[in-house]
Amino acid sequence: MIEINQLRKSFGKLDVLKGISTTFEPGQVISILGPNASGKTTLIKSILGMVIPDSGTILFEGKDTSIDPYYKKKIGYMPQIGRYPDNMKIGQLFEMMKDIRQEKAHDEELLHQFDLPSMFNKPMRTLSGGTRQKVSAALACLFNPPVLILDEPTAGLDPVAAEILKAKIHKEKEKGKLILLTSHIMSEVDELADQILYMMEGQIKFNYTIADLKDITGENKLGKAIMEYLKAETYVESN
Ligand SMILES: Nc1ncnc2c1ncn2[C@@H]1O[C@H](COP(=O)(O)OP(=O)(O)OP(=O)(O)O)[C@@H](O)[C@H]1O
Repeated sequence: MIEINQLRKSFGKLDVLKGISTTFEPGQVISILGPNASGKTTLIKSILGMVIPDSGTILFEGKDTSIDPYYKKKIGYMPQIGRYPDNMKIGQLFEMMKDIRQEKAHDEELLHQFDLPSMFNKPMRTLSGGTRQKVSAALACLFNPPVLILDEPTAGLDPVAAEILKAKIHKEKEKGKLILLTSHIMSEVDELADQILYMMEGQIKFNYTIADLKDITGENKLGKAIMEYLKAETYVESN
């Protein structure tokens, strides 16, 4: 569904993506993990067309994304921190999105589960961080896109809202959507994802299913399994 070939990106002298190649298929939930500054957001933003790579290609359903930008309609993106016009009310924001897309909303489930219509008159600048996250999540799902990209989706959400969003992610996966997510909460990754793409210094360090990773390392906890795998790799590299 998404095919990335030899993607490279530098900011000045800093090589942030050093030749990333991978594919993502429908029905997969892939968690992009790695240390701070390893290039995760730059990879996600490249897929979204928000960062222009120096070289390499990204194909969406076989088409080069640099030539055909319409693929963006098929991706719902929930950023880590949603930035919206300060004085716009929640209701106006949803209306604006429908106007821009010239489309009706196809999926208002989260909108209602998060009780957002009761807050439609609130300006964005007055919202708490968690409510902003709820707006971002509801917007990402609004047009029922086949791909969801979720950057730290539950960060800042209260426990009930976090469970609602996790249930939604499960449901969308079952429908056959491709879901890419980042999270620093390993239990959450374990619960939601079936595959880990682990980045380090702009390269893919490993790309395994969680089941395989646990199998290889003999560790049942995902955080420990990742640590054990990286330790073993370092040992092999230094010997
Ligand atoms: N627009 C930019 N201009 C200059 N440098 C940038 C830009 N965007 C990212 N970088 C640098 O690229 C490197 C990778 O950043 P990126 O945000 O992709 O990392 P990340 O893996 O998402 O990190 P984190 O886990 O901290 O969110 C960092 O050193 C960052 O400072």
